[in-house]
Amino acid sequence: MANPLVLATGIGKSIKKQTLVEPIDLKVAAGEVLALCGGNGAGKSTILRMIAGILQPTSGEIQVNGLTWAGNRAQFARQIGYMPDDYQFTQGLTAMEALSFWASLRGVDKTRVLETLAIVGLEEKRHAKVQTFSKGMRQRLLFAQAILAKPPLLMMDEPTNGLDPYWMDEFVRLIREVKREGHAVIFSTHQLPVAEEVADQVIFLNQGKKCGEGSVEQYRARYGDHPLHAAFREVLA
Ligand SMILES: Nc1ncnc2c1ncn2[C@@H]1O[C@H](COP(=O)(O)OP(=O)(O)OP(=O)(O)O)[C@@H](O)[C@H]1O
Repeated sequence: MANPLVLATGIGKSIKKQTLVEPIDLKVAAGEVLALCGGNGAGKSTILRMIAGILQPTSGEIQVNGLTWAGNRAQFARQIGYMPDDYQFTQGLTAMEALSFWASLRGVDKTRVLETLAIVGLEEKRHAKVQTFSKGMRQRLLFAQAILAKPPLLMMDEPTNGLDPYWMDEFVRLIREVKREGHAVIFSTHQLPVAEEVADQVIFLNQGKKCGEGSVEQYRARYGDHPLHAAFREVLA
């Protein structure tokens, strides 16, 4: 990969004497999708948070578009749209107010706010309070927040959690569109068929260690049908 958009070298995280993630290398090019898979507590969210600049690694270095978090935090943050897995919305805000708040932080105009709400099918619900939303609707709003400023790198923690089959398909379609537009995507998922549909690279993690890596085609050549499910069973056995 000549000039990867994301270049993480030896990033690891320990808290006190506990190793959450052992040093790991990652490279993702523009227009490429990386899926992080693995069981509960494998280290997926920790890796996403480190790359997003939310959690400081205890080892290694991360560059996104040639920038480092330490070098220029504001510019670094502008490269990334991040969808967390556990966001608590402010009580009382409508979808429009929540998204407008994020838009103001990122210098995004109202037209784009409305466009993004339409992309995630929440345009008609824009004046409804987020606290009345279902899990899937909140996920869609968080997805809207992440793509709002069209960042070069889209990072998502379990983005399809709670989505119904229609929105699961839409998610796949939207990621393919984001990819076609030349953005890079990193996401974690337990939904292996989703990773199979959209990912170029899939990394399996177990107890903070990389234990499998390759393209979906490589997994398919090795495992046949439902390759990621088969790989999951093997690498985590
Ligand atoms: N703030 C923290 N302090 C101590 N340990 C933590 C902290 N956050 C996460 N961990 C531990 O780090 C490990 C990796 O957690 P992480 O949330 O990254 O896993 P994950 O792969 O995203 O899991 P899941 O699929 O369950 O969401 C786990 O053992 C977890 O208990």
